[in-house]
Amino acid sequence: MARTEDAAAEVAAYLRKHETKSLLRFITCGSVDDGKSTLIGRLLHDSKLLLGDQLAALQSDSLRHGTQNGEIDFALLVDGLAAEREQGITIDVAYRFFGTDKRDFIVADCPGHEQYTRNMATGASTADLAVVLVDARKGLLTQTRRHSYIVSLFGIRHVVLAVNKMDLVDYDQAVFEGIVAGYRELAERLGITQVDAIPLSALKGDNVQARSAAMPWHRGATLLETLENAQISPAGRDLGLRLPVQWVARPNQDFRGFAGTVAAGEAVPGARVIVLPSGRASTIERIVAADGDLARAGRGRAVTLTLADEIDVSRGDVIAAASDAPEVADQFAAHLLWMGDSPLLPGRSYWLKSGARTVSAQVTEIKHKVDVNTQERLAAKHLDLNEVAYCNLYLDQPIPFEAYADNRELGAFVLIDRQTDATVAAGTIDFALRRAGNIHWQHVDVDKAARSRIKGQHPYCLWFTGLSGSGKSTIANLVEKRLLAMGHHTYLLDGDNVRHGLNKDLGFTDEDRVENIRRVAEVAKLMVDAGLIVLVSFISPFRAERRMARGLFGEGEFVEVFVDTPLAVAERRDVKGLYAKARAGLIKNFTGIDSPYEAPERPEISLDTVAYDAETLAERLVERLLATR
Ligand SMILES: Nc1ncnc2c1ncn2[C@@H]1O[C@H](COP(=O)(O)OS(=O)(=O)O)[C@@H](OP(=O)(O)O)[C@H]1O
Ligand SMILES: Nc1ncnc2c1ncn2[C@@H]1O[C@H](COP(=O)(O)OP(=O)(O)O)[C@@H](O)[C@H]1O
Repeated sequence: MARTEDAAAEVAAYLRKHETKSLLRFITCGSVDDGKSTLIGRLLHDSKLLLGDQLAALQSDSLRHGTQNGEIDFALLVDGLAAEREQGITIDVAYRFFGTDKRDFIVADCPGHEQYTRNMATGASTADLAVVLVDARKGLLTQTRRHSYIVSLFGIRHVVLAVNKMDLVDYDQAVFEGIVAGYRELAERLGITQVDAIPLSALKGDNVQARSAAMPWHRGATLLETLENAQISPAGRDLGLRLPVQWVARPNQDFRGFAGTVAAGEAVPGARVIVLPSGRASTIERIVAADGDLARAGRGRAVTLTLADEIDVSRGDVIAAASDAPEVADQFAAHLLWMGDSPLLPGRSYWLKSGARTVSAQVTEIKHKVDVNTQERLAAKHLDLNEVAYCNLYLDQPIPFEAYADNRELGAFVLIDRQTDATVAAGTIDFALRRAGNIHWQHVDVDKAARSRIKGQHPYCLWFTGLSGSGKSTIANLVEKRLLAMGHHTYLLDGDNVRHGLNKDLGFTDEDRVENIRRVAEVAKLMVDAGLIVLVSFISPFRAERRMARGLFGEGEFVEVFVDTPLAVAERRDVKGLYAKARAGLIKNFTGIDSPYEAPERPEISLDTVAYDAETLAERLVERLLATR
């Protein structure tokens, strides 16, 4: 532990000393066993910044565990650091720091396994270039193509193609040239404008820092020279100030400051700013930093601003130059990298996090997905793990944004699963869809309250969910009859019926069911707005969509009724003979058989159809409804 803390202090001291040097951020990507750990270890070693005691430890470890006959095993260095993280030590080993006399480097090391695509997206979004590692014996692999695609998706235009393990192909120039030719073709299709190809052996040290005597035919630079001389990508278009507010600092009554890191442009006291999305204007009063007030603060600087006016600013807002502010919109075209274990389903609601702001979002349309091997555009109804696509997104409220090409901070977002809280996608905004600004709510004079009053009732939605044959339709039908007999105005929306009309274009795949429920929920909402008591009787197998439906209604207006019938019972009833067909394989995606049913966790009402008959359940349900409203 002490060793790591010393090391951290040493790194920090080094970085302070070298503050004047330029800093290149890059990522390394490659498949498992391409030799990435060895290469990074070698870079750290050859750049002489490997901290003294780590080197000693490495030497003795290599003798004990190394696979390299007593030579230093650089893979042990990187893997050793990873082991330290597992022990809960705080150094962020995903990012490594090293430097030469010319330049400092931060390398994001992205593991090659597919499940680490998530880390890659994060690493790529802040990198100036990517080192793509290829094993000379294997050539370009699917992983190489996938990683290169992600690299280009996250705006990297400069790739260093490191063809490793040249020692294992007898330093053969033809092997190298063949791989490079293939890669250049790929790069061109991906819009990667610069490719520097280097034949090397990370293990032997050929062309990493020292030129290789074994490959005199390579006239280009070594890897380290290439990294030292690479141009650092500009921050995109020249932009005015953007400060995404991370938190509002209120230490006492007299001070209210807005803290965050300058994402673009420059903050200067006296400058006119507007706060987005509200659009309220003010002037920067002070720039407060840890070591006193600043006269200006540029990109990357963490500061706290105070404004001249008492205006509303919250976490997630963006303080921007009044003369050049980002747009605000709620519909976007964006590239998406899906990282969820369960598929992306259009219409399903996810959290979208952009900077410090979190809003609710749906993918309204997958325009196309991309085959990462061929760059071919394919039609898609859903996205599986690691697929990439171009999509339209709809947010429940407008956010300030910028095209990713112009500003990585305000153009990037992630999607988060609302149930599991897992990050399921990384995205980059392309542009706003104008439709958002063009559709306005039509103001109407007759409203829900007026419509309900004339019907003498409080409208609401009774949402029945359960397996096919559980008894939804039977019970909903009995309940509607009772309510009608009591003088209520009702309407029953039944899955079987709605699927003959409004939803006749939909089948039973997961994505079609999501759309089925989205539409019926919207219809139910309109009917409640019309003042009706609406009974919805759909299997509605997914929690996410039932939650979405609930979100459309006001407090107390959504009553979830779980028609709780075990599969075995529903199957025994088999009113329509569908279970028999499903078991015989004649119907695909049948709920409970080969398509999931996610039972409600906290329904307002649960009906046990095994213990009670339909009449009893309907009667009790109506009693409950009358008692609670
Ligand atoms: N594959 C498959 N899975 C489930 N159900 C199937 C399927 N194919 C046809 N059916 C019939 O369609 C009715 C269910 O439609 P829903 O609109 O309620 O389904 S869902 O909410 O979209 O899941 C359902 O009606 P109920 O039995 O009234 O529930 C079935 O009769
Ligand atoms: N306790 C009960 N509640 C509801 N239905 C029941 C019950 N016991 C038996 N059934 C029978 O089960 C079948 C349920 O079918 P249905 O109402 O169409 O289900 P769903 O709409 O959920 O597919 C009907 O034939 C109904 O008579």
